Amino acid sequence: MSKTSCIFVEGGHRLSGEVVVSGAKNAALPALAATLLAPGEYQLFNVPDLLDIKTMLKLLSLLGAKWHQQKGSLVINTSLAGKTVAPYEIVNLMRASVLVLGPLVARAGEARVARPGGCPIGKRPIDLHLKGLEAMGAKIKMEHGDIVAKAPRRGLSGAEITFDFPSVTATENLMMAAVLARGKTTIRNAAREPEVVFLGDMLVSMGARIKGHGTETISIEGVKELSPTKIKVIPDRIEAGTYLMAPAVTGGEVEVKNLCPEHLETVIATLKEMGLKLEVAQDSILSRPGKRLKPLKVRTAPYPGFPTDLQAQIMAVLSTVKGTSVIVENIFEDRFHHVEELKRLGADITVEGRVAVVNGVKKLQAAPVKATDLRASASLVLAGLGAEGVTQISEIHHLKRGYEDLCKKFSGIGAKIWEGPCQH
Ligand SMILES: CC(=O)N[C@H]1[C@@H](OP(=O)(O)OP(=O)(O)OC[C@H]2O[C@@H](n3ccc(=O)[nH]c3=O)[C@H](O)[C@@H]2O)O[C@H](CO)[C@@H](O)[C@@H]1O
Ligand SMILES: C=C(OP(=O)(O)O)C(=O)O
Repeated sequence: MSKTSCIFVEGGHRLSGEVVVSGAKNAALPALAATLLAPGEYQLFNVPDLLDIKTMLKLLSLLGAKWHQQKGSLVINTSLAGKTVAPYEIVNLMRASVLVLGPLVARAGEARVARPGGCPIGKRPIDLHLKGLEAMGAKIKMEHGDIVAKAPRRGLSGAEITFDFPSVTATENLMMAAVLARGKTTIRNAAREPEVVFLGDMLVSMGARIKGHGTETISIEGVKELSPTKIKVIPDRIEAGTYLMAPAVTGGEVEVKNLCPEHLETVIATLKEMGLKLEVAQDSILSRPGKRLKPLKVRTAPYPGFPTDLQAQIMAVLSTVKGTSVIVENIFEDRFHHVEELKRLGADITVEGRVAVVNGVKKLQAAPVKATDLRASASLVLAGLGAEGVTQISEIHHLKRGYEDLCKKFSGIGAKIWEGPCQH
């Protein structure tokens, strides 16, 4: 379907059944970038079928890699991936494309990468990525908006790096640069997200010497070369969280399968506090509302805090929970674009700076709304599931960046949701 497709959601249907969570976008993307670190054939399992993955594969192809699907897995061959220019047309589509910078400088000694795009949720500078590479000896300049990076003749060398904020992709980029650098790199105040741990595990399986991924201090002893690997992408904790919240809006009972409960501890605690009954098993969670839902105070924070990538969705849920909820967005300075759209559905929300105050209303009413970014799209779907009438959501290309088969998965548990030509 083209960009003029919309998603339509008819509210008021109870959900019941099972949803299987896909592989994590934010784990699969760095894994794809990491294939540039050593020539050869990689096999990645559980890669979600998403627009962002297609974009990253396009970028890898431009850099000389080849790929094909093989029995549900993705096989990537980087034997001929010798190019080092990542052009604006691709990089501008997605934040994670900046993740080719570290591997290219580490392996090829140079890279020209356009400034990355991604969800419009704040300024999203990349100073931490660049300062870290400079500390490893790279010379960096900006040319016509592109980052041009060059390693010294003898390659990058290990460095002491301390972040003033635990940036996820900066941690990933610098881990990938450091695995082939001479000597030891220490990254302090590193991000601890499960996707960072997954990338660390992948790099270790390629022969990298990394310790401490998943803690605030990551130590990396550079090695001369790495070799390709086979790896299974971890489940998408943000997709899982989105489906776990849905019964709070619709009633009913949904079993969310193929997830990793340890990655969702704060989310589980928050949803339980709101009054969802969650039965947690080894790799699935059964979610249903208790007698009464309660308003919440939610503060987003780096992992293991409440994820910013679920802030919009919990706001949609809280918009019909009786009482006053407060949501504080601590990661991105401009991640409340969904508020105006939720208000179009009748939500009562006021925003001041990084704080949103949500006064729960009895019911939302359907209206045409616009998805402003990826997670905003999911919040509008959740809101639409509880609204009276048929909600039309436009600009759904955002949603396709990060939710595999969303309409099919929600339809499978009883929602009335479909994609079709926009009507307004
Ligand atoms: C592809 C991917 O994995 N995207 C995720 C990643 O984005 P991303 O890695 O872009 O997010 P960061 O963790 O880098 O950003 C966190 C904060 O640090 C700031 N910052 C970041 C880098 C930098 O060099 N300088 C700087 O100031 C950002 O502006 C932001 O305010 O983590 C975010 C926070 O969990 C998630 O919302 C995104 O879904
Ligand atoms: C913000 C997100 O993605 P990106 O970092 O790719 O913009 C997201 O996954 O919610």
